[in-house]
Amino acid sequence: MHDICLNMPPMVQTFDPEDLFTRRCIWVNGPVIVGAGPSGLAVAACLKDQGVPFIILERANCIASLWQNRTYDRLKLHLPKQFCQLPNVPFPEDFPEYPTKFQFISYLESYAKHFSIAPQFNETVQSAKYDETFGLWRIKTIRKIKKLGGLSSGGCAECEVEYICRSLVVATGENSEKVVPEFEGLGEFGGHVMHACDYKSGEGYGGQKVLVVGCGNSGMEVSLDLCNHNANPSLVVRSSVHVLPREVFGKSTFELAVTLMKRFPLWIVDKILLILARLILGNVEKYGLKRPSVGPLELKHTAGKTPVLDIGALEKIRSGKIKVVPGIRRFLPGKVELVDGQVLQIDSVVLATGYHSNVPSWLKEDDFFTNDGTPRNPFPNGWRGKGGLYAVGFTRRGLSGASLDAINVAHDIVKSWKEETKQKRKTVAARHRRCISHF
Ligand SMILES: Cc1cc2nc3c(=O)[nH]c(=O)nc-3n(C[C@H](O)[C@H](O)[C@H](O)COP(=O)(O)OP(=O)(O)OC[C@H]3O[C@@H](n4cnc5c(N)ncnc54)[C@H](O)[C@@H]3O)c2cc1C
Ligand SMILES: NC(=O)C1=CN([C@@H]2O[C@H](COP(=O)(O)OP(=O)(O)OC[C@H]3O[C@@H](n4cnc5c(N)ncnc54)[C@H](OP(=O)(O)O)[C@@H]3O)[C@@H](O)[C@H]2O)C=CC1
Ligand SMILES: O=C(O)C(=O)Cc1c[nH]c2ccccc12
Repeated sequence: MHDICLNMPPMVQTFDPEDLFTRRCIWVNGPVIVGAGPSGLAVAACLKDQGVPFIILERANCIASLWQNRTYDRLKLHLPKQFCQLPNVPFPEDFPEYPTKFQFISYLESYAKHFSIAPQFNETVQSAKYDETFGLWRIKTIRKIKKLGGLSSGGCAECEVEYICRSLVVATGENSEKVVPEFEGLGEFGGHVMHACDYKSGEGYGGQKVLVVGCGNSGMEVSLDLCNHNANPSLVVRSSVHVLPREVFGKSTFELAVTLMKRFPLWIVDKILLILARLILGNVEKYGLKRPSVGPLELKHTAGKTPVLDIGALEKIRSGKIKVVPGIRRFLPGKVELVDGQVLQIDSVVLATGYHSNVPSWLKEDDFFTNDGTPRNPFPNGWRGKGGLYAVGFTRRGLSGASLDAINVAHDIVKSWKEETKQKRKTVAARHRRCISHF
């Protein structure tokens, strides 16, 4: 039998371990937030501020798992810090202009602590469906639990749990799953193959020939890191890419773009960025880095393709330390054949082939989100769906977009929460009056 707990406050923190096995259907007072990355934490903080209860379900065993578990060591924020901080808590003053990933993680840890946000970890949402009859969301998860006997007995058990709530906040991110393309012959290649999300550093790659597939920010920075560890990277550029300097005359290119956007239309800002890039970086096309026909910001906003903000890879490309090569035809044992027919000997492969949203795999809804797992309504209107459904962090505008969403979503939830509780109080008072009149 399912046991339903009514009006439990953020219940998971107060569980008796026995309950993990018995309580399988949980009524949540307030919204369920899926994902404890920056977006989930930001909404949670805004809700805490207003006294609205919630729970966060997170598949990993920590907050900001993308940053903690799936990024390389040399990573720094590539936008200036003022564009990356979450609502209500600025970065510490002594943080540099571009904080390291470790500084960013420590900021997020203190953010969660400051607002007493305690997500329910090791809990993966499998499906979420709106029950029209009752006007409720039913969210099914798989929860990993340490077996009784603790660590000494080793191993984990799993159990299914169902949460029922009035509103659902999707904060699983634009980068929740890695893209791993299929390549002919990769099974027979024989060398080491990994996705960029598992790459930590070039240590141990010294002297190796490494094929880095993909020329987004990940591919560029992994190639640079490999160079710095005396490896020989070849960077696969199968189509086109916008490379911009991270700074223009000492000022952040991103900040400059934001300032220009207040006065000019997007296409003019893109033109200005491209002129500046040409002035500062020269003609990058002669190194095999063909530019897309659409401008850098327009491409980011329409297709989600982020321009590369160069932090040194271009210099290595110019000097020939990073070799730019065209698309892949197939892999052979110890080799790769490229679309232009050349065959390269390689020792290992890093797939810097990007990420995608996983929303379509679990959210049973086809109105608000498209098949690619991003809201159908473009920014700034993609945060609110129907029936208490919300999205945070799908704006194609990085952390600053996530913060804007979080503020909007929390404001909306707080408003309906206050209306609901006022209504409930009235009903309780009316019942109370009726009871008294019976005596
Ligand atoms: C290498 C890299 C560097 C980046 N650098 C920058 C930068 O400098 N500036 C910037 O603005 N943006 C940057 N980004 C973009 C990045 O998406 C944001 O920084 C930020 O992490 C987005 O936060 P989020 O909470 O929306 O998503 P995420 O950080 O991805 O968090 C989503 C969380 O949801 C959890 N989750 C997913 N599916 C489920 C499920 N089914 N059930 C339960 N939990 C689930 C995940 O485990 C994860 O913890 C970078 C991205 C990458 C990959
Ligand atoms: N703070 C920072 O410094 C960093 C930020 N990031 C951010 O993380 C996000 C993800 O970036 P990233 O991981 O670089 O992913 P991207 O999606 O930006 O880039 C993926 C790359 O892989 C290429 N690709 C995909 N499939 C194939 C294939 N079959 N053969 C050859 N090439 C292929 C794509 O080429 P095509 O364009 O032809 O499809 C593209 O160049 C971005 O928003 C980025 O800005 C990432 C790293 C560092
Ligand atoms: O790094 C990312 O993934 C971001 O989304 C940050 C970002 C938002 N808008 C941009 C425009 C140009 C370069 C980076 C970003």
